[in-house]
Amino acid sequence: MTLRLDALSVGYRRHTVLTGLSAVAGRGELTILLGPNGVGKSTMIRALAGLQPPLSGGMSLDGADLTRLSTTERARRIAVVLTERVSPGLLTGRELVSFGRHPHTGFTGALGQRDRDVVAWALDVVDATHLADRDLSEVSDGERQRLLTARALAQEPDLLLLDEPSAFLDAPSRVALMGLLRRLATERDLAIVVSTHEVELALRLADTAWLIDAHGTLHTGTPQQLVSDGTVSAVFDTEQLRFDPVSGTFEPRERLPA
Ligand SMILES: Nc1ncnc2c1ncn2[C@@H]1O[C@H](COP(=O)(O)OP(=O)(O)OP(=O)(O)O)[C@@H](O)[C@H]1O
Repeated sequence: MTLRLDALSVGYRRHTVLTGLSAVAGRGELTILLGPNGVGKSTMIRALAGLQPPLSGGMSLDGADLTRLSTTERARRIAVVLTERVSPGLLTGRELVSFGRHPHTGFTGALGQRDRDVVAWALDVVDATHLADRDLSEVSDGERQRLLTARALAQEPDLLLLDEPSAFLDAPSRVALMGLLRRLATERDLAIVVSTHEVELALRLADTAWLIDAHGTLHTGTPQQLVSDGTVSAVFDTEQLRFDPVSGTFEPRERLPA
């Protein structure tokens, strides 16, 4: 039960961003997508979510070709959280999260008791119950990010994609969110792919890492494999900072033994 990429190319009409992407993200696993700025992480997440067509190659979920899923089927199976600001309109937090149930509700769109229970669960699990009755126009960036994550969880997808979900969160909330994603992957048997710049934290918690280097090559493996074979250092080390495989943190070069 997996998301599978086969020689996938993603990009834009006049700009191929990444080619030859082959990788697997398993259900029940947290997969992190890492790489320097501008390398193509968001483009890849958007293509996987069906928000832009792939340029070539294949991608499948549990064997089903993702490009051939109907809109409804895609909405039932795949949820995505992007960093883009949403226009809040006149919605409350609960109403926004309730939108996540729409792929599952019938023709009328009316929520049943189970839908309401799932919405309450999603709000609770991202620690946003106190935002349920707040107007979206009045919540902070970090609070809105929690609600968008809750909306995606309310969808009860098989595959959850998140693009830099911690961009607006404070340090404790970033740790909490990544821990929550780790836990949900196992508990809900979800495939979760999350792009992040929180390299140290993500490497500590992930089951699988997809690491794109500056040349656009995708390296995959367990975090431990990519740390010990030097890939993490090759991608992220700078003149000032070096990844220390023992502590799993970036350290100023002068503090480390040569
Ligand atoms: N709509 C677009 N049309 C054409 N090129 C685009 C478009 N959006 C992004 N790009 C380009 O695609 C490349 C990859 O951008 P993308 O946002 O996917 O990178 P990223 O790895 O998510 O970066 P960051 O870590 O800075 O968020 C960049 O060169 C960017 O300029």
